[in-house]
Amino acid sequence: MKNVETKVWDLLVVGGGSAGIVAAKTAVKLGASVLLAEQQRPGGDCLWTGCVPSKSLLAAAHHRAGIRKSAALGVHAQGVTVDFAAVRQHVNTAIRTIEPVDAPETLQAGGIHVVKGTVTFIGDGKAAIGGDRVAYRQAVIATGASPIVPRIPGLRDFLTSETIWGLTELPPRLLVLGGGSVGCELSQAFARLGSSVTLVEATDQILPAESPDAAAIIADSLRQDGVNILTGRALTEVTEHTAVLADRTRVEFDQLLIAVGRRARTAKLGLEHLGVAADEQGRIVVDRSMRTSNPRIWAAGDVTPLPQFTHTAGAFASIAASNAILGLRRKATTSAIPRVTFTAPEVASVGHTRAAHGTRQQTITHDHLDRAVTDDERRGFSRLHFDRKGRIVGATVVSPRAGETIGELTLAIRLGLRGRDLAGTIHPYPTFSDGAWNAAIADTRDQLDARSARRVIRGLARARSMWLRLRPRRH
Ligand SMILES: Cc1cc2nc3c(=O)[nH]c(=O)nc-3n(C[C@H](O)[C@H](O)[C@H](O)COP(=O)(O)OP(=O)(O)OC[C@H]3O[C@@H](n4cnc5c(N)ncnc54)[C@H](O)[C@@H]3O)c2cc1C
Ligand SMILES: NC(=O)c1ccc[n+]([C@@H]2O[C@H](COP(=O)([O-])OP(=O)(O)OC[C@H]3O[C@@H](n4cnc5c(N)ncnc54)[C@H](O)[C@@H]3O)[C@@H](O)[C@H]2O)c1
Repeated sequence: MKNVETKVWDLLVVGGGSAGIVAAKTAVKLGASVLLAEQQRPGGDCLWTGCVPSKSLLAAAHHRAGIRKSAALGVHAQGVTVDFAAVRQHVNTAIRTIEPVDAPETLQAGGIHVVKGTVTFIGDGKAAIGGDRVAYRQAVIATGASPIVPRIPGLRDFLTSETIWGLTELPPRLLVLGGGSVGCELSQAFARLGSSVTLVEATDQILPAESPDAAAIIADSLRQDGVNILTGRALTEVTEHTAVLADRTRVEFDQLLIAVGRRARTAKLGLEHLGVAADEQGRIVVDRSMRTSNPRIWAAGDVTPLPQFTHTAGAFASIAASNAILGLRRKATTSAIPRVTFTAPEVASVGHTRAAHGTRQQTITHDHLDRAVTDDERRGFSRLHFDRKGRIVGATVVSPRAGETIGELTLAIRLGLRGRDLAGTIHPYPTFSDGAWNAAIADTRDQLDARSARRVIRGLARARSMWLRLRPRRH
């Protein structure tokens, strides 16, 4: 650690997850000396316990469900079994395949100085990493977030998204608390692999951030997989293998997964030595340039109040690092942040997705979308929201691989494209992205119809008034 202690680093990056790695890479490319400190292993939640393992598990689960469903398409498979050890092997292989990109040696080879240790700020420009002291000119805080564990009497043995990957056997009965992205994705994955799953959600719908009709399709799909969904319920007590809900429903389980959101990791960072403000939930407050209340300290990723995704962590970390090193005030765009829940079907949204004054929407249900028909995947829809000027301001797509469609709609929103721009762009046939294209075409036609109707009405009114003026009066 000696060379770490003797120099003043241009940028100290705290945390080696999606945000920290991108911040460090960006700053090094701009010629800065960068020290990246990670307390565990670079890669963060996304690689080790989040996106990569969950999507790998879902891939296995979707294959199993596909085989079950294939009989409806005339393909019969017999003797289908799930080898959970082999499923875990697949999950680990995916992690190990991606891991080298984030490995310390790779980052070091890219010019980033990587150290293992927990950072605590001890003063402005000074931090402790384990027993060592480092000096820095600026810092990016990218320490992420950890699962929230609610206070429930008797709650002792439970899993979170951080520990569930250690399961060596498929739990016969899995109780999942929380129906957000983690709860829905993992409920479906385990149900499809063979667990009997109960999902308890406190609000009246699963995926409360999504529109009710989108959430209802996902709820139906989960139910078809055998998930018992209990909404609007609170968990009041847990005994060894029984959960008691507020309405006295009792749910027996072998494993309990807590998935009720995530809390920023700021508790022992020493923010008080920096004058960095955090909100009431402990998240570091940043302005749109990702600067904290201390002008030499920046933050990005799950530790901030911005949406908790890998793509936002990386994009905003890049803004933080380039602003820090170049003295710029590049601003993050938050109006077009896509999100995808990778259930089957997927639900993908971006921008303003609630009906609002001055906006209109156009929905194409997939029951007659040709690709949905050929694939027998007709439960879904594509919805676009438009502002008064016809610009696309929001979208929701529910379909297989909806996450692939949402990219172009995100671009449309970011560039301020109108429905007619999308309508005039030829899309390949037959695809699920035809749904959004057809929604744009339908809206363009409606607008034309409305405009032609207005023109006809105005013409009729003008003709009538002219006729009245010219016509001799009869007395
Ligand atoms: C089950 C699950 C599935 C998910 N799926 C998706 C998905 O499909 N798509 C998507 O976009 N997002 C997904 N997410 C969210 C995504 O994983 C996070 O938004 C993303 O990892 C946040 O990156 P980050 O760099 O902010 O934080 P992290 O990845 O949490 O990285 C923070 C790092 O900082 C380190 N650290 C913390 N404190 C200190 C300290 N004091 N000193 C040194 N190091 C420290 C931690 O060890 C950690 O490695 C998922 C999350 C979960 C839980
Ligand atoms: N596909 C993805 O991009 C993906 C997947 C997983 C996670 N993530 C990210 O990780 C973050 C955390 O995910 P999450 O699902 O843990 O959180 P979340 O905030 O998305 O959902 C938590 C859910 O738990 C419910 N809840 C809260 N307290 C409860 C209680 N006591 N009992 C029952 N239900 C309760 C909430 O109403 C909510 O529906 C998300 O914000 C998301 O950004 C993203």
